[in-house]
Amino acid sequence: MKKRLVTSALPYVNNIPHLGNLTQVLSADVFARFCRLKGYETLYICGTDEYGTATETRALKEGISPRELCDRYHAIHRDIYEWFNIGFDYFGRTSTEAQTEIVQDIFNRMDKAGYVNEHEMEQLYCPKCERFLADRFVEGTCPHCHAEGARGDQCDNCQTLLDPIELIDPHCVVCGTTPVVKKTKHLYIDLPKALPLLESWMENASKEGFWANNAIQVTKSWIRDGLKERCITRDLKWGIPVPKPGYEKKVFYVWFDAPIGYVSISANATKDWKKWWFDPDNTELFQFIGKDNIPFHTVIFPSCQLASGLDWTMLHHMSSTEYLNYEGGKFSKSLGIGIFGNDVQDTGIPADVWRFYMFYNRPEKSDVTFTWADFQEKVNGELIGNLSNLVNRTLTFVKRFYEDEALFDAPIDSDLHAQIVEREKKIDSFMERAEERDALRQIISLSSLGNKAFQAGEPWKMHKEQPEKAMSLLKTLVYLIRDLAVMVQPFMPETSLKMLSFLHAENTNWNDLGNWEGIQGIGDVSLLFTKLEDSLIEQLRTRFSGSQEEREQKKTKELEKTMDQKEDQVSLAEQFASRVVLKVAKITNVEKHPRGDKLYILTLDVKEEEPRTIISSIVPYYKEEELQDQNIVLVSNLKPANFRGEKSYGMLLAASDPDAEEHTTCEVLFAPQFEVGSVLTPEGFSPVEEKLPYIKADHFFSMPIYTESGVVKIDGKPIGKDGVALTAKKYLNGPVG
Ligand SMILES: Nc1ncnc2c1ncn2[C@@H]1O[C@H](COP(=O)(O)OP(=O)(O)OP(=O)(O)O)[C@@H](O)[C@H]1O
Repeated sequence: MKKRLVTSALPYVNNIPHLGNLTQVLSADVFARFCRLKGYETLYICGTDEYGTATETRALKEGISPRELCDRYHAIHRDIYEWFNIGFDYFGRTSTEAQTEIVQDIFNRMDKAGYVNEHEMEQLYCPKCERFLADRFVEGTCPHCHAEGARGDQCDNCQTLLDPIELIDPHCVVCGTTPVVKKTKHLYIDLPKALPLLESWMENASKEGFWANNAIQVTKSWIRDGLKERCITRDLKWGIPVPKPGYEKKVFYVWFDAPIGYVSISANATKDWKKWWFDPDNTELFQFIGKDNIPFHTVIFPSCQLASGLDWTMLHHMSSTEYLNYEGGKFSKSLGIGIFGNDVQDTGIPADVWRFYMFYNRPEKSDVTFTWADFQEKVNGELIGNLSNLVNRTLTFVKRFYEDEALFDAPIDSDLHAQIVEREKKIDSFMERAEERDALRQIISLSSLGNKAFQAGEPWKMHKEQPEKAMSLLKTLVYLIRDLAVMVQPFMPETSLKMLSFLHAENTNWNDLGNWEGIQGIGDVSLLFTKLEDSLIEQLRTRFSGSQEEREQKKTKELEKTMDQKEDQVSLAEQFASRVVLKVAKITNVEKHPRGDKLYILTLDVKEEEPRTIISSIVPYYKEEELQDQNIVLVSNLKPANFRGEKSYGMLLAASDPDAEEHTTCEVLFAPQFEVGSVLTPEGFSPVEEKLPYIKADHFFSMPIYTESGVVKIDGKPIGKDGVALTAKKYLNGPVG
């Protein structure tokens, strides 16, 4: 038996995975669990794909380093997969030393063998940052629809793909400077030269490894259309340095290094990684991805492997799914549409139930849609009404009428046994080909066969009229349940263990299927699942409708309404305490807004999961160094607003001179006396426990705060914490806003 190396698409780090993305990690998990259960030496690796423009620009926006951003999201991914009970042998990441070493080594080999070419091109260059601008580092006006804020690679308004040089009035997103066009060199993989190697490999590999049909079609069409050279260098900082003179300021393009992540993550998982990656005669590589990733796995990465001249373990089986859609539309990370890994955890529905439906509805050969109605129907009908029902009715019946071991001395029903074994073989061959949806549907239909046999055998009558026959049927059904428990193990590991524990049969494996001996009695039996009630499903459907942003807005409106009703009857201080969250924050970064003379972009540490960005119009009053590292007070639930293209998530408190004209004086209320993260309230009020909804700016300003002898107050009550008040130094008696 060859070893099995299993990988699932490396999720891109800077987002929370939705159910569509989860399809991939789950599919590989089911396959790896099956392989281990059947006795194959198996290594399942995955990890976050971390380099590239998207990470670098996002980190820049949030005022943190790409490494910090990746650390945060890597942990989010890890926790979500842990909740789904995904049994990686190792869940790593691509931003490691091993990745740099292996990527550079492969590149050097390809270069030496003549598969890397250099081409000169014109590109935008920022003279202030002294760097060439990668696509997303430049913005301007779209040459097609004339919308402002078009990115170098694409206009989000008209969706046209752009060359950054075409942009009207381009500017560098980092410093706002107008870039100039300059010549630069980039490196390209010579895919046309690797084509003959690829073609002959693909012809065999796709047949021997019974690739999914979409993988064969996409690969063939790439080959048929003729491969083009592909650029593998980018002008970024967050990436793997290109080990070639003249390329010191460039890194590898993320899609060149990402598939090599499978190799380096294995190297971080085990010191024996070469026995997995350089042992093609004894190792089979099974990869699980979504259809959009096919060419990177069947054309570009294999071409690089072949061009490097090493004796690689190459792709054996390609399990490339179609797409999972959501309630008639598409899942979307950028629009926040669908169900995301972190949402799933607080639905109260166990991981195994989700896992069941994800496979029952796996987009194996065509796109499929997640709908709450179908989810409820399949869980209640198939998982509970069929599988759980068979387990429960059979085992409780046996326990009730056959306390001694007599039942297990009875002969099995050989006809039923033969039918079961026949179907188990079919399930095994589906699993061997990673056709998991078909396998699970067959398992469920085998459970149906059991239910029908129970119904037809009428053991409630027969155990008196024909006790031998009843015992034979029940013993057969008990062993069927044991086999079902084994077969559902890759899909629903917790449920499988529970089922096996009913039979005191914990140590079984896939090779025991149909081989019926060893059960001596039945243990305690309990229900496997709880039915999904209409009310719960309706509640979840409403909760997850629209985008994540719309959901947030809806929640806010509802809370605002109840609060407005309450506010009519309470004092100003109480209104303030129940409506406004003031938090002490530390300014960790100060930058001028590239498109606003009076505006700073401030990054704040508020001791929350993520740092906050606020835009503050205090450039005329404070220099950058006067703000850097100061504690300030943030209105932390102020409704986010856009200031010249930058989003502001709150507002800092400042006092001003009551006699001066508006907006001509400003004293930021520094708060060194409080710890960062402290919540300040009017005296006599404790911080509100629950997360308050956003408050609109005009509502906030309708609750007047002021300084009185230097103490900040509302409605006569000092604002502060534990008897320490927030104070002003300059404008001792005046308004605060
Ligand atoms: N709706 C979907 N159904 C099934 N698989 C999907 C779906 N959307 C994405 N995938 C797959 O999920 C895996 C991980 O995706 P990844 O984290 O790279 O992000 P993505 O959703 O493809 O979007 P992007 O690359 O734009 O961030 C990939 O193999 C991708 O093909």
